Amino acid sequence: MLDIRDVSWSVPAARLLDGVTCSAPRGTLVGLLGPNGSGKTTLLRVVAGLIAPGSGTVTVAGDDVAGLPRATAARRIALLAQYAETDLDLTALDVVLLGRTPHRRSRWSDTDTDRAAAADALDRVDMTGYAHRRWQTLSGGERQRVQLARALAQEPQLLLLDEPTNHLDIGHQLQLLGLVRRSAVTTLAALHDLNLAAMFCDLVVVLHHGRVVTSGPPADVLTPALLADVYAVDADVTVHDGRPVITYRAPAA
Ligand SMILES: Nc1ncnc2c1ncn2[C@@H]1O[C@H](COP(=O)(O)OP(=O)(O)OP(=O)(O)O)[C@@H](O)[C@H]1O
Repeated sequence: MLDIRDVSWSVPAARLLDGVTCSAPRGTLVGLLGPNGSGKTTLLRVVAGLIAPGSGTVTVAGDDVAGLPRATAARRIALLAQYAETDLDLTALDVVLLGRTPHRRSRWSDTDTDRAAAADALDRVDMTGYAHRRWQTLSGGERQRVQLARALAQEPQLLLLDEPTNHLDIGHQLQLLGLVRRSAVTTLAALHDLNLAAMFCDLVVVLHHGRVVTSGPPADVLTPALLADVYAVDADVTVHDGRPVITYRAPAA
């Protein structure tokens, strides 16, 4: 469904993505892993069509993202950015309704379908009671859930999430990733918490210095050797319900 083929992207001083190839079959949740600065956000921005790859291709449902009209790309792909903010005086419901913009014929009026999709999305992230709260009064975790509702209300074919569990307590982290996994939407999610990735992802892709080091099912990828090589951490990995569970060891003083 999502196919990333040999994608590179550079700034004058550095190559930030270097021959990245990976894919997300329809309906899967794929975790994009890697240390700080490894290129996760840059890759999500390329896949979203916000920056054009220097070389290589990204296709979604067979169409090259770089060639899609902006309006079509906006309907098909939703990006939940790492720091999704707004200075506008909006309610939570207004923010979620922004997700409906690519579907609207008229720019100014919401249809019953738009309002139903927004209400459903708020319900799915457990934020129905906050619909009329001003954005600026929401906590970090509440904003994160409203932004996910905006992305869900967009009803995209492809959902891109940049560290979606940032700011969330453990209950809402589990709820959010469970919700994403149960949804039929193909999802590529940059994640730092490797145990959450192991629990919820169908596949993981590990980036390091802009390159794919390895990819596959979490149990195949998240080995002590990989954690030592890529994250420079010492860890034990056991298996619970067929999923790896990582226990980190404190670095020697
Ligand atoms: N426009 C740019 N010009 C120069 N360097 C950039 C630019 N954009 C990103 N970088 C650098 O590219 C590298 C990859 O950045 P990116 O944000 O993609 O990493 P990341 O894996 O998402 O990191 P994190 O886990 O810290 O969010 C970083 O070292 C970053 O400083």
